[in-house]
Amino acid sequence: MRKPLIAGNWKMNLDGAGATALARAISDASPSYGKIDLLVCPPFVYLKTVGSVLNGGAALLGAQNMSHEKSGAFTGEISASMLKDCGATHVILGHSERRHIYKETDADMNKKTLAAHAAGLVPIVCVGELLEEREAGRTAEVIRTQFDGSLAGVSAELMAATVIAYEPVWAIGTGKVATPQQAEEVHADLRKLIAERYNAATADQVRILYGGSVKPDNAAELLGQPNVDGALIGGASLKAEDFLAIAAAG
Ligand SMILES: O=C[C@H](O)COP(=O)(O)O
Repeated sequence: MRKPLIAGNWKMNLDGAGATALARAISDASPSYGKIDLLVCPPFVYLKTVGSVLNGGAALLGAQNMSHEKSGAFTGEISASMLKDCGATHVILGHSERRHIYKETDADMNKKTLAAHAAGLVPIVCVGELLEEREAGRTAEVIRTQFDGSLAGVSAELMAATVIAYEPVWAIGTGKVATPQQAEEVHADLRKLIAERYNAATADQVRILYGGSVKPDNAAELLGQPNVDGALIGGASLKAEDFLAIAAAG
């Protein structure tokens, strides 16, 4: 039985006071959500502050990106060990904003995924198709290519601990949510792919999150799909009330 994971990606939002207040509101409420894992992913500079508010409580701490390099002359980059040092347990990798704005590739994702696992961080590997790819009937092909490229060389044991986030690019920040059937179709195909590449037991353990315009009013139906194991939430994770309402639907 997979435990649902409800993750908030705060992206490049909030200031120190806002991050602290949001973390406090989530932390105060989170003991009531013991049947799910809650995760918040603030900007790098607020990791320690948010972590100290969460204080090892019911919400976990994650980052939004990392370098695959261990250390050295990489100006502006952050390593996996630095994230761990700040208390992070998870890291989002390959978000479509990284792929499309910063031109990160599946090969980059692969290096980062392997580096995250080597450091003991749980990678949340994002995949998702563009609208034109969906309209051309290429969704499954695009997702499978991203999966294979991003996860090459990951052992079955580490695959079981990896989180996949399916985020159709056309649904991110647009208010155009995938229907529960569209989400379930891709999630089921991803689980089938994991069984093909690894085995059924591994596929059964991997948590596959849906992301893209998840809100309190659409969360229950999405999270009710058999292969949807949680959500990666952008905009709605910036309001404690909305984030917690989505968590309650999980
Ligand atoms: O990482 C989160 C996704 O990009 C979804 O963002 P959104 O909930 O604002 O559509």
